[in-house]
Amino acid sequence: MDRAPVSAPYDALLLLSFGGPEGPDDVIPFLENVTRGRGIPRERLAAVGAHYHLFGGVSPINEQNRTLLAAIRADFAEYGLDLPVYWGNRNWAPHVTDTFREMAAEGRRRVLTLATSAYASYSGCRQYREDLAGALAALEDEGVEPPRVDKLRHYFNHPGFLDTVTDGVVAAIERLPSGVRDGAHLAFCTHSIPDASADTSGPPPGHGPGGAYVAQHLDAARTVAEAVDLATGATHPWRLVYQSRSGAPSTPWLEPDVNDHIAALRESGAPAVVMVPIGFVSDHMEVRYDLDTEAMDTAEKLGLPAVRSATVGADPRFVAAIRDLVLERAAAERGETPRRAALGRLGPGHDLCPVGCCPGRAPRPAAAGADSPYA
Ligand SMILES: CC1=C(CCC(=O)O)c2cc3nc(cc4[nH]c(cc5[nH]c(cc1n2)c(C)c5CCC(=O)O)c(CCC(=O)O)c4C)C(CCC(=O)O)=C3C
Ligand SMILES: [Fe+2]
Repeated sequence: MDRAPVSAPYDALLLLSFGGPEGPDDVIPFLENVTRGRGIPRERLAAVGAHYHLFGGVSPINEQNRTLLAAIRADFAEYGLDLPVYWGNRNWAPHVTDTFREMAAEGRRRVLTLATSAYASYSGCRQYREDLAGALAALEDEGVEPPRVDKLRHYFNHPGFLDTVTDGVVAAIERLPSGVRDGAHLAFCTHSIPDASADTSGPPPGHGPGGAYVAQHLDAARTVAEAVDLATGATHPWRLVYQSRSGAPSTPWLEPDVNDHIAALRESGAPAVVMVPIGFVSDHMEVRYDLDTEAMDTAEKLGLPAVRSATVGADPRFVAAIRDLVLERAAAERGETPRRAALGRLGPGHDLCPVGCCPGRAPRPAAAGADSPYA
């Protein structure tokens, strides 16, 4: 019999996510948590609140994370991986600090973190590391010895992520009317962020226009587009586009916006568009509203046939990728030299964010990186 896989030195996996409201009364307090001290205009908050109310005040993200948790636990059990899996959020219950209290009470000393963002950026990487530091500080204040915490490398280029996205795109193309499939454009969609955050995303040597955030998305998009062309035997032009911009209009954010891109495609005579939410791991609000509702409406009004491809969600290949990443990191921490799976041109990313990785506007303590004040 095969030996059981080893997750030592880790004794817990933490799924760390954004959080979302679970009912109408949660919407405003949730938005206040998200935007505390970030200068988001009130009109934008009211508009985003209305998106949640269209869905009964419930974000789909928590249910999706519960589904992912169940799938990870089932996968670990099937493969004999004895590693408990916890869940904590930045902006809504279960709050990550409460989860750390629970982990400490249950004797967990070495925690590995899986954040529900696959890419480098302040919002998707360092801010999660700041959330971890906040939880560790809270435990220390309470006289509880905090566990040691690490974070998995960015997984945007793991084959279990990209192959799953590719299959979703091929399936989406097949949902288009047969006459417009071959020349259908692929619009790879991700969250817009301020130009200034993009330029400083990732480790300092790569800082410059777009930074690691744009470079990683372009690498992922190119890899998927090439695989889709191979699978369909057709050539699908593609472009990386952005959505869900907030902030003041005077601050530059990454462009083009997906709606403007759809209009430009219609103008240029493109036969159809497939929106590929490559920047997101599940069908949360930014996908269900900003793409499925708003961008779909734009395409319909302009008469451009459009479909949206699936996010990885709890697809078994994505869950297997998570197991692979956990075992890879555990082996690396034990001093071994694991195989590090990666597609595309950039190769596997760093295990430990270096000093100056994805800086925020104001320096705050961040755990699980070279500049962590914690062990
Ligand atoms: C890069 C990135 C990701 C992907 C990485 C990751 O997954 O972390 C992401 C995910 C998400 N963003 C989400 C929701 C929101 N994001 C906001 C605001 C912002 N996001 C930003 C960036 C990102 N956001 C930024 C630069 C802002 C401006 C304010 C700030 O600097 O923080 C606001 C405030 C209102 C508004 O301005 O839109 C809301 C409500 C949800 C939950 C959806 C649900 O409920 O299902 C998820 C998964
Ligand atoms: Fe980072």
